[in-house]
Amino acid sequence: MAPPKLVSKTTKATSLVKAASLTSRAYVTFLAGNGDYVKGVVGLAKGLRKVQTAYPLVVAVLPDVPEEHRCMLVAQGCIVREIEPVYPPENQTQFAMAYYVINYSKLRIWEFVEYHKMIYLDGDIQVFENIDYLFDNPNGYFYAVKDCFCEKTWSHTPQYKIGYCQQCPNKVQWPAELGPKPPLYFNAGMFVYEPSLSVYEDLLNTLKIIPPTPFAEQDFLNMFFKDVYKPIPPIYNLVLAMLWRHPENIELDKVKVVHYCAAGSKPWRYTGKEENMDREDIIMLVKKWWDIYNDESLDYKTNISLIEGVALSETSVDGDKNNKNPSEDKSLEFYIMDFLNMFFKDVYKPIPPIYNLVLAMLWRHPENIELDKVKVVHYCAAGSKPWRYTGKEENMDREDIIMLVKKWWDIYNDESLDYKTNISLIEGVALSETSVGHYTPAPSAA
Ligand SMILES: O=c1ccn([C@@H]2O[C@H](COP(=O)(O)OP(=O)(O)O)[C@@H](O)[C@H]2O)c(=O)[nH]1
Ligand SMILES: OC[C@H]1O[C@H](O[C@@H]2[C@@H](O)[C@H](O)[C@@H](O)[C@H](O)[C@@H]2O)[C@H](O)[C@@H](O)[C@H]1O
Repeated sequence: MAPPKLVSKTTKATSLVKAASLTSRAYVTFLAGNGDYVKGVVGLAKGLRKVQTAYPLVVAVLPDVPEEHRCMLVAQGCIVREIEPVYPPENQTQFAMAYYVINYSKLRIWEFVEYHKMIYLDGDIQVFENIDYLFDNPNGYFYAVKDCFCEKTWSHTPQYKIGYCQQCPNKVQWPAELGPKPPLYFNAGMFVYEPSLSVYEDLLNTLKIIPPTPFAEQDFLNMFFKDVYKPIPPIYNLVLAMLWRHPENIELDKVKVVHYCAAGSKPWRYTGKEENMDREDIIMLVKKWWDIYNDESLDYKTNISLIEGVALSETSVDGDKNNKNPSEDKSLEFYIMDFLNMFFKDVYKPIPPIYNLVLAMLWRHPENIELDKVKVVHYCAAGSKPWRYTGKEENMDREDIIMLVKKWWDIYNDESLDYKTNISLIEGVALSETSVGHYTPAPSAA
């Protein structure tokens, strides 16, 4: 998983970032409150590391998530992004099950437009096999697993009352007198989606005109994306109730993603006392979760020190026989570069120096450089950092160096390139694009 970073509070992204990252991908989860769900997210981060995902885990945290929990997540290699809560229309929240109202805040993840594609996973989900290939699903659709209507949590719905479930649509036929059969309905604990500012504005504008319903944002997302929803197999989000409600639909040894959403199944709170929690398969799945959570070799810092360790051992083997401490000889940066070169040596593909002009090339190998064709300049030569430039160090008085430093300052001082200038530009465009009228309410499952 990618290294951690604490992103500033702003959740808006600039068009430059979006344009620059059209292929960037990440997993994302949602964390609210100062309770024990943070354990779920730590477990998820370690599970994704265990399956060697190529992508980072972004955690969208509400303001009430304490600093201590945020630090735990950064220490596990997560990218922590603070979001503002999303509430449905004033004094209408009583229509949603109170416990779920906070989940409307999940809608903020459509604003993460620095990523082109994301896979959302609830904090009570664990990934036991790599599912990175789901990012390659064709764009323009909303991929998620069908939910089940058979648990008591659905007792308010006509489906539950007549015993109808989309998991076994032929068992109880949908009666004509209830109108059209409800459209396929997904569980919102896992989905593959594409962040978009215009969809984000549409979601929030539509939420203002739609009264909340029992399953809160899950119902809302089902209504909003009903025309582009593409069901994917339950191996990607095993809603645990499927094990006793529709065992014929599940081959447990093929399941890649488990969703601990059944009452009493949260591993970090598990007692085994609730209904169905004494089942052998549940006991096994809870143990599988704990095996990952307790595996210190999956901790992020362990992985980093492994990298440092390998870099160090490579260096001492390569010639520094007296094993000097790296801080005495070279910065950690060089050791990590050495490590990366060692790690990727069989798959390294050189690209031309126009994509990373190491400044020393200008005086060491001028025959290899056509400066007017260079696209990317790396100010790594001693004394060349533009924001510290004095021109006194060796080679720093060269005409080409003076020109490149000036080019850097021209961009840095150009206020038209400032973020706030860009975002007001985007908001102007996004709001003009937003068409609130396209939403048509569908018969909700709930
Ligand atoms: O107090 C809470 C409740 C929910 N969540 C987040 O919201 C998701 C959905 O809530 P929950 O898991 O309770 O719904 P379920 O999947 O169990 O129906 C959780 O997985 C967490 O990611 C949270 O962080 N804190
Ligand atoms: O806010 C509504 C929630 O609706 C869903 O949870 C439900 C659903 O799974 C039902 O099928 C179960 O019966 C129920 O226990 C469970 O809570 C999502 O998993 C969760 O992320 C969130 O969207």
